[in-house]
Parts: sequence; structure tokens; C-alpha cells
Amino acid sequence: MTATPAVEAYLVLPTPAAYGEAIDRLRAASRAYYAGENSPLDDASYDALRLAVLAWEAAHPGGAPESPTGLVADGAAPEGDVAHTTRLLSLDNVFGPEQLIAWDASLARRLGRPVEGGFTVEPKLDGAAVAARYRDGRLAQVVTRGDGTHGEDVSHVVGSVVGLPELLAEPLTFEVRGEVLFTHEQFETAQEVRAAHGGTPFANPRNAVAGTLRAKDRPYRLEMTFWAYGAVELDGGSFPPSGGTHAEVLAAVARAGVRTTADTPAGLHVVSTVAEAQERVDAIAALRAGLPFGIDGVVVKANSAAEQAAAGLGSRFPYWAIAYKLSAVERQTVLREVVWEVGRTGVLAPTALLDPVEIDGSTVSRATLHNPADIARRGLHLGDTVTVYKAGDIIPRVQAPVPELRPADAVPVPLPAACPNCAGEIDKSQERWRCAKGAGCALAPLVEYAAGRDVLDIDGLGRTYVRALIDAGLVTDVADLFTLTEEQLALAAGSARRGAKLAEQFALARTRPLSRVFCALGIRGTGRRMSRRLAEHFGTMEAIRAATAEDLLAVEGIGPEKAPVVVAELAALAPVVDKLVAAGVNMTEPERPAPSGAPAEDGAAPEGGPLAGATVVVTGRMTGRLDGFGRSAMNELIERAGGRAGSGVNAKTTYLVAAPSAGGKPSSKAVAAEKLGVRVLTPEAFAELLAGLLD
Ligand SMILES: NC(=O)c1ccc[n+]([C@@H]2O[C@H](COP(=O)([O-])OP(=O)(O)OC[C@H]3O[C@@H](n4cnc5c(N)ncnc54)[C@H](O)[C@@H]3O)[C@@H](O)[C@H]2O)c1
Ligand SMILES: [Zn+2]
Repeated sequence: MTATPAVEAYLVLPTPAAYGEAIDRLRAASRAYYAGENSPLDDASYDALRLAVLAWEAAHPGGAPESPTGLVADGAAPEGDVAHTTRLLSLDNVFGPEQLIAWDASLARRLGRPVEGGFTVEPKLDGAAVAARYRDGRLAQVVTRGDGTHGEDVSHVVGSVVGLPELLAEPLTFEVRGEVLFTHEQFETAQEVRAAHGGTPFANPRNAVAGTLRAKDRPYRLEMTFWAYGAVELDGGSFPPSGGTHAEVLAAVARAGVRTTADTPAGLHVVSTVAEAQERVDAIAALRAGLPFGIDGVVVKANSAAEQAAAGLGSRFPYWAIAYKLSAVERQTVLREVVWEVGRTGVLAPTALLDPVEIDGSTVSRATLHNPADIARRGLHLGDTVTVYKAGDIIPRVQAPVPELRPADAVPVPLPAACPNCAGEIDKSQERWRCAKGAGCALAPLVEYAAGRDVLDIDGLGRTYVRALIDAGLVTDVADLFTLTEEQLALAAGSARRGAKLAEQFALARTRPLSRVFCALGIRGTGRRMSRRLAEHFGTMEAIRAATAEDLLAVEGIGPEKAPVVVAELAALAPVVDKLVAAGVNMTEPERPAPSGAPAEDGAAPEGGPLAGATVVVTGRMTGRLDGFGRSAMNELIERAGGRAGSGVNAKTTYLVAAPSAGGKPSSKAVAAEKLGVRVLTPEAFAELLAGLLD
């Protein structure tokens, strides 16, 4: 897989007037962007416009002395008064493999020979550049990039940036340069803290960094993270040692106690040729969706300090480094409508309908929203231009509105007054609203889910039969499934033969473990994993029913908010559970044989187990003994073996379980695993490892 170019379609500016207008738009966008305000353009649109301006300038040399394209931050960064030790520059971009090769060739022309010292490849962290000055081991000052020669003093952030310690173990004096950003987790927290203080939500993590660096008198502090990608001498000090390579400088910085790009899950890689660099770029691109922070590209640098010095600096960027841009994962589009659907547990799920927009290789026209409180916190209006985020195979989500672009007739997103499914009352006691009928409201999705392979596994009971049974009034809750006669089934299934087959399946379904039966009930917050934990902890349905909210707190993942909800909903479902018991459905969880050594106490994840301490990522269809194991069955298996199931391959992954793909082309996860030296196991080999658990 090759990382796809971010911008494929180039705009063409037809007239000098269009060119002038484009420059004005760029400048206005940059001013907002670098000040941490909402830009009227998303990055992809900004980049496309900038490329058009560059193309016009190339065709009309000397035409525009006032153009921002040659300046750091388009000359639009807020003015600062702290002089940089040496200029702190931006990076030039490439958008594809050919351009990377061309960059290598241009570097060779500057050096008068091909690059000999090799290259480094590291993530392009999507935050804001800062220079942090350590004097005698103490963090003395933090300065923004500004216009590249002068930046703003933002030392007020000292103490709230992970990776940038206030005190080093040794009394070193030097300046470290790197990126400050909000990890996804820190960003979520930041949004909550900000909302709690009545602030408007940040449009995205990058924008939040720019704003947070500049905000000196906020009543709250937001934690951010720093990773260094360079260091220079300060006050004539002798650190970092000169003459080394880029990788050596970062290693020295790391030893001093400051985090570097090498410490990120994407890592810092040293390679000899630009072809190898391209492979690393692709590998990091494949990791992107699973990274705990945003990246907008991959940076390739000449590793040798001598070659860096020989290549030199331009006005806007160094010639010895290049940013390989990845496609934007965030775009702006218009929020047209919000639809509400009732899920299997009766929860009302809002979905945003958007003007279609291309993000990360697919067209997005729907995105998830969380709940009414969250919609209100974000201040979303119908008609708003909103930022939408999507990476890899995650479900697109609406991040925030751009209030500056709100049309006059925009209205706050209307919230439903009645259940959109049954028109009944809504229970608003929790942040996630729910039909007062609970799982009883949306019977079809509940029964379809219950019949699914990962739950009661009633083969042959698909959507159509479920609807037919409900329409005929034969099924009014999940328990009714088990009292259906063969004749009734035959009627719904359309033939006696199929009816008999279904009856056989129902007989099997009666024997499923408690965890699956419990999951079929549709209690809020009890998906497959939570149902399994509950069943393993209590052992029998009777014990779960007898449990108080306090008893439930002993189960991992159940907190004081969820516990009473589970107790109340289970109590409300008493008639259904009684009917299930009467129909002879199994109500116990089989004892798990403790895999090895330590017996599993209270059904908690075993301490030992063949996968103890391991993180396992699974991709593709399983084969051999694991044939038919879906994602949740695999996760269950991994957890039972004492391991942790991961979703994306990164440096912490122990194994990737992947069937060799039919076309012979490895999946992006397999490519990433190979680059990171993660062991790849076939489903057969993995089954072998867990043989004791599969019998
Ligand atoms: N939406 C808008 O209105 C708007 C306006 C201006 C700029 N932008 C976006 O910003 C980009 C240009 O901004 P820029 O000039 O700040 O450059 P940039 O952000 O594209 O690249 C340079 C920066 O990358 C950062 N960086 C991250 N990881 C790095 C690493 N490992 N090594 C070295 N540097 C690393 C540094 O902060 C450096 O200053 C545009 O391509 C555009 O996408 C958007
Ligand atoms: Zn309802």
C-alpha cells in the first residue's frame, strides 16, 4: 500500500484577480489558524488553494512580491517578541512517492552528490511547534514558532505538558524543539473541562493547541503532550553533542528525560535509501488510525548533521527535510439534519446527515453524534458548517461547529419530544435518552441482535423472519422466541422443512451460556463484553438478579452510574426473564477451566494464561479451527487466555493474527506489523497456541 496523495485535484486560478483573491483567503485562513481560532477553510481546502497560488506564481515569476507562500506560517502567525536562537522553520510538502523521489534528487543536486548519510522517518505530529529552553536542567522558557525568527513566550504551559519535564536529572542547558499536541484522550478531557467552564468547544485538537498556548489567563489548565524532533545549543552550551546524526541528537534528548518522536508508537526509523523511506512512510500511514494522537503526515529527514548543514535552509523550510502529507482525516461540511433511531436497548441514537464530503478515501454523508446533552454542549445548529473526523475504519463523527460560518437561518438541532419509534414517552434521566419502554420499544433490532451469531446464534432467523414473527404478533419480547411451536415457525419461515430446521436451532439456542442469554435482554450498557463479565462474575441469572447496585460495582467496567441502571432495567425485565426460565433456557455460565497456573478468581481475567501480558490484534477472516470466529468471539478467546485485544497494530502489539489474504496482497495491518517487527500468526498457529482453551 502506498499512502495516497492528500490533494489530487489542483485548482487553477484563471486571472490575476482570482490570484489576488486566493491570497487574501489564504491569509485570512492562516491568521485564524495560527491564532487558534476557527479557520473558514479546512486543511485540505487550504492546501488545494495554496497549491493553486504556487502554480500561478510559478507561471508568473516575480508577479507578487507580497505573496504569503514564501513565508513561515504565511506571515500570518501572531507576532512574538522572543528571538529564536536559530530560525524555527516550517516544512516543505510532498504528496506522493514520485515527489519524494524528486525531493531526494533535489537534495542530491544541492549536495553535489547523492545523500550518503541515510534518512530518518518519523511521524508528522499534528500540533504546534515550540522551542523549549532548559537552563541548568530546569525548563526556563517555552516559545512558539511565530514567524520563524520571533515567537511568543508561552511559558505559562510549563508543568502541564506531559513529556516536557520541569526538571531534568542532569543540569543541562539546551533548546529542544518539538510538537505540543492534545492526544485523543487529552482532547476529550479538554472538551469536557472547557464545557464545564462554559467555553465553546474546540473545533479540533490542533486548533485547541494553538488556542491553549495563547490563552494565558484561563481559569483552568489543560494537559497536553510534547514530543521533540530536534535540539539546538543554547547560551553556548555543549549539548546536544555536535556532529552527530538526527537520530543521535534525539537519543541524547531522550536520555536527558524529554520525550522524542522515537518514543511515539510510530517511532523514529533510520534507513539508507529514499525507497526504504517510502516503505516506512507507508507503514506509519497504516498505523495512523490506531495512534493515540493525530498525525497529518510523515517527516523524512537527511540523518547526517553534516549533510543537513551542506543542504541548508530556505526562507520557509529546510532543504534537508520534507513532510510527506497524508490525506486529511478532518473536513468541513454542512450539517443538514439530525435523525434519531431507537436501538435494541431503547436508547435514542442521533445521526447527523451531512453534505457529502470526501474524507480519507471515502465519501461521508452520515456521522454519529452522542446524545442531547453533548449536542447542546457543542452548540450544534442545522445549517452549521461542522468539522467531521474520520480515520481508518472508525465511524465518522462530528467534532464541532464553525460558528463564524453559521447562516442567519440556522436553528439549534431540535431534540425529539417523543420516542421517534413508538411516539411514546422518553426517559431523560440519563445523558443518553431512552424510550420509556426500553428494550420493549424497538423489538425488531432487539430480536435480530439476539438471534445473531455472537449472541444466541439462531441460524436461519434473519431479518425477514424476525419481522414476520413480530408482524404476526407471535413475538412480543425475546422470551417469546422460545415458546414458538414448529407450526408457527413453519408459517413464518414459509415451509415446514424450514420451520423444522428453525425449531432445531431454537433447541440449541436454549443451551447457550448465561453471558449470551443476558446479552439478548437488551439492558443498557450490557453489550457482549459486559454481559460476559457479569455472567462470569455471578455465575447464574439468579445471582445477578439478587445483586444490588453495590454488588455490581465489583464487576470491571461497572461504575456507580451504570450499576443502578442495570439493576433497575433487569428488575423491569422480570416477566421476560421468568418466561425464559419457564421455557427452559439455560441460566448458568459454565465454569472456565483456568488455563494455566493461577486459578481465575471470581471470573476475572486469568493472571496466567498463554497470552498473559500480550496484546493481540486480529484482522481478516479466520480459518482452520477458528473458522467462523467473528471479532467478538476472537476477543472473548483472547481475554480468556489472559491477553488484551487491540484494534490497531502498534509498537505495543505482541501478535497480529491474520489469514494470508487470497489475492496475495498483505493487509495494511500486516504491512504495519512487518515494519514494526510484530509477530504475525496464521489463525492455525494462533489456535495451536491456545489449544487448551479451544477444546
Ligand atoms: N485550515 C487553515 O486555514 C490553515 C491555514 C494555515 C495552515 N494550515 C495547515 O497547516 C499546514 C501548513 O502549516 P505549517 O507551515 O505550520 O506547516 P506544517 O504544519 O505543514 O509543517 C511544519 C510543521 O510540522 C511540525 N512537525 C510535526 N512533526 C514534525 C517532525 N517530526 N519533524 C519536524 N517538524 C514536525 C512542526 O511544527 C513544523 O513547524 C498546511 O498544509 C495546512 O494543512 C491550515
Ligand atoms: Zn419507543
